Amino acid sequence: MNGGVDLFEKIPTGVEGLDVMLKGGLIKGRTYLIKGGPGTGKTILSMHFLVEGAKRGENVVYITLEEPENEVRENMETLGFDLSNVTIVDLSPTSGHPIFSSLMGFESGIDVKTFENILQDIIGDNIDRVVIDSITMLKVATPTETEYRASLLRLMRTLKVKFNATTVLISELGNGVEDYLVNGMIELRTIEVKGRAVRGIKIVKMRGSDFDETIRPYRITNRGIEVYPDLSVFEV
Ligand SMILES: Nc1ncnc2c1ncn2[C@@H]1O[C@H](COP(=O)(O)OP(=O)(O)OP(=O)(O)O)[C@@H](O)[C@H]1O
Repeated sequence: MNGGVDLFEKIPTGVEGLDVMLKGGLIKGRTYLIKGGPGTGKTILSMHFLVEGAKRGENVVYITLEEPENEVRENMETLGFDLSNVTIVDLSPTSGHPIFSSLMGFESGIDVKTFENILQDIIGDNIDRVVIDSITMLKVATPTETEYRASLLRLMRTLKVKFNATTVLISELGNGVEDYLVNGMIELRTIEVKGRAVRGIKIVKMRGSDFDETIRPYRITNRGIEVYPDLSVFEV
């Protein structure tokens, strides 16, 4: 198409090759989904996004609903991530936080009010980047899909309107209503190419922006995720 212009401010993800695929990064203030199988690097990718923000002096928050904070820190620090300016909010089952029992009581689905209060208490009004790892935890605790959809929309709205945050939600593979609600979606997969397992990253959708639609190979090294935007999965 001719004459297309980028109308929105984009922010880098912290993974250079992915930013090439995204034609500059993610649109600021929107909500994105990172989806993938076990061990595909969802947490690592989201941590690149936060550490990049922290380097730029932004307020960044990682909310864990599954792994306890100390494990997240240990795993990420072995990859050389500096988490000193990343706020980690531990809402994992072992944290003893009341939101967890409410969720597991199948009472309220995503408790947006509690989320808001937690974020407000810790950071104030100014949050630039947020990761919620993972929404699968919230989804299974919500009794109906209608409630889940409404709660997720409320949560996204709060994060956007109240905090003007760029949000990354993490989820397991599989289709879900969140696919349709988010502004963009990135999938991490292990694919078989000529009998070999190759890691592939795919941008499934990205509202308001052009993007590379090809599945590109990526690696997880001891420095985190590296995406190869000029290669195809057949070339690695
Ligand atoms: N130093 C390293 N070198 C190479 N690969 C590594 C290294 N550290 C971690 N990994 C890879 O990263 C994976 C874990 O990444 P991460 O925790 O981000 O995955 P995830 O998709 O969030 O997983 P889960 O679904 O289990 O939460 C490991 O399974 C391993 O394959």
